[in-house]
Amino acid sequence: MGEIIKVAMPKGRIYKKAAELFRAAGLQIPVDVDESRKLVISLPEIGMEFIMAKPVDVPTYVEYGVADIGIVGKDVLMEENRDVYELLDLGIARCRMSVIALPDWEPGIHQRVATKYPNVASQYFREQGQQVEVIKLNGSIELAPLIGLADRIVDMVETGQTLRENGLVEMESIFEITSRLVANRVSYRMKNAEIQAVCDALSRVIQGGVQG
Ligand SMILES: Nc1ncnc2c1ncn2[C@@H]1O[C@H](COP(=O)(O)OP(=O)(O)OP(=O)(O)O)[C@@H](O)[C@H]1O
Ligand SMILES: O=P(O)(O)OC[C@H]1O[C@H](OP(=O)(O)OP(=O)(O)O)[C@H](O)[C@@H]1O
Repeated sequence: MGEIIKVAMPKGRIYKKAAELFRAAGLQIPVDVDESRKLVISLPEIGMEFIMAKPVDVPTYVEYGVADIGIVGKDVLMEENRDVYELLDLGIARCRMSVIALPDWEPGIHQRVATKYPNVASQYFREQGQQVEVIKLNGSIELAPLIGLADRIVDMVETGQTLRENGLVEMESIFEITSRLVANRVSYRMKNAEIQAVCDALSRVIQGGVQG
């Protein structure tokens, strides 16, 4: 048996889809892991240890090497800008990063944009040559234009339901988001056979079309 791989697994909406993908790839995660509140889960039967992380922290654990690999949304990778190796597009948790506003939005003199992704938003508006004040929020971003905190927001859109129910419109899409498999650069060399085996197994499932 090879070395144990430490995996930073995002809690929340990505976990279920990632676990489904792992199982389809023959990595049998026991079902009780899905409901567990345990944060470090040893899975010797598949040669792994899961570190149950807040999604935004996954690239940090992987960059510092306390996790060898991790699963994380492209949105978080773009925002956090950590030094990790992006190995595979898993095709799960698909959505897009967009600029959103009220339907009657018009560019004003002092424009404010609320978002959970201040780096992504700042870079986008800089590239567009638009001067805006970016305000960081941590959730329920759609509230900002409704209650007058900001003119526009930068946030994720999946089905569009949140926008519809709040009378907002998507003005432009900035980039597509899916979850990615990432690796620590040193781990990728030191545990190459083990990491590559996981990557290949997941890759075969993805090519076979088991996505969500
Ligand atoms: N509506 C959505 N549809 C599809 N994928 C999404 C959607 N919202 C978020 N995601 C993806 O799932 C990832 C994690 O989102 P999730 O809502 O589970 O975490 P979070 O809001 O960052 O964490 P927490 O709820 O712990 O604060 C995001 O980084 C993104 O890649
Ligand atoms: O297009 P939809 O299918 O409606 O999905 C988009 C919504 O999903 C995410 O929010 P999340 O559920 O993570 O809640 P949050 O407000 O706490 O970020 C995102 O921030 C949008 O609000």
